[in-house]
Amino acid sequence: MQFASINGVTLHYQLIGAPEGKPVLVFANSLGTDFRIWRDVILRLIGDFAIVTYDMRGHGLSDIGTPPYSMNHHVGDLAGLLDYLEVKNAIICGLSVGGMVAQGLYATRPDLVRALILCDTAHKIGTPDSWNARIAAVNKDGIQSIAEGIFNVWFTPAFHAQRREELAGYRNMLVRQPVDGYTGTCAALRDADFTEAARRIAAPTICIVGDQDGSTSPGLVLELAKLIPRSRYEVIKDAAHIPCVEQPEALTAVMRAFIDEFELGGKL
Ligand SMILES: O=C(O)CC1=CCC(=O)O1
Repeated sequence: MQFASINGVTLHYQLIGAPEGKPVLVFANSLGTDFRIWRDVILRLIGDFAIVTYDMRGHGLSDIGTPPYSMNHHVGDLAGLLDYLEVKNAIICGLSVGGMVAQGLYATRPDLVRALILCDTAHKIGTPDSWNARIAAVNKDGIQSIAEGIFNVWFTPAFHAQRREELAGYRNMLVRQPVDGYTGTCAALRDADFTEAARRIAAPTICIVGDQDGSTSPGLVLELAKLIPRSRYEVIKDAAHIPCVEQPEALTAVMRAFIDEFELGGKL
C-alpha cells in the first residue's frame, strides 16, 4: 500500500508502472467510493500507461482532515499528489465529483493536465437544497439510511437483478465511508460551480455518461460537453452512474479511442 502526506493529510494512493516514458493516466473517484472501483478498467490498460489512483480525503484509507471541505481542498490534494509523484502532463479521468476535481485541476494547474476524461460528471451537480438535505439525513441516520436511493442512481435495474454479490460489496464500500468525509464532500459539491471554468478548457476533453445515469443525466453531461470547446461526448449503453464498474469494457474502449486520437493521430 502507498501513502503520502499531502497538504497535511495522509492520502492513500496507488502508482502502477513508472511515469517515465509512458502516458500517465490518473483516476479520481466519485462520492462514497474508493479507488477499487477502477480495477476492471485498469486491468485493461495496464502496460500501456503508468496509472495513478487515490482515495480522496475523507474516503477509503485516506485521512479525513478537517471537514467540511471545499472543492479547492480536493483539487489541491490531487495537485499535491501529482507534484509528490513528479507527474506532469497527465490524462486525468474523473468520475462524478472526481470529474469536478479534474475540471478544477485544469483551471488551477493546467501544467499537470494533458487531457480530460470527464465521466458521469457536470459543471454543477445537484442543488444546494438537495445537498443540504442529504447532509442532514446522513448526520441524523447514517449513510445506510440513504443507501437504497444512492444505489438506484449508481447501478441499472439489470445490475441490481443480476450482480447481487457485487451490489452487496459496493454497499459495504458506501456505508463504511466516514460520515464526516462523506458529508464534507457533499458540502464541496454543494458549493462548486465550474460553468465558467468549463468554457475555458482548451485541453482535449471527452465527456462520457451511462445512458441510465440518474445523477448526472445524459442531458446534463451533454450540457457540460457543449460548454467545453471542441470536446467529445459519448454515451455508454446499459450503465448508470458508475460505468467503470458496470461496463468497464465499453468504457475502456471509448477511453482508448479518445486517447489514441490525440496521442497518435494528433487530431484533437
Ligand atoms: O452518490 C451519488 O449521489 C452520485 C454522486 C454525485 C456526486 C458524486 O460524486 O456521486
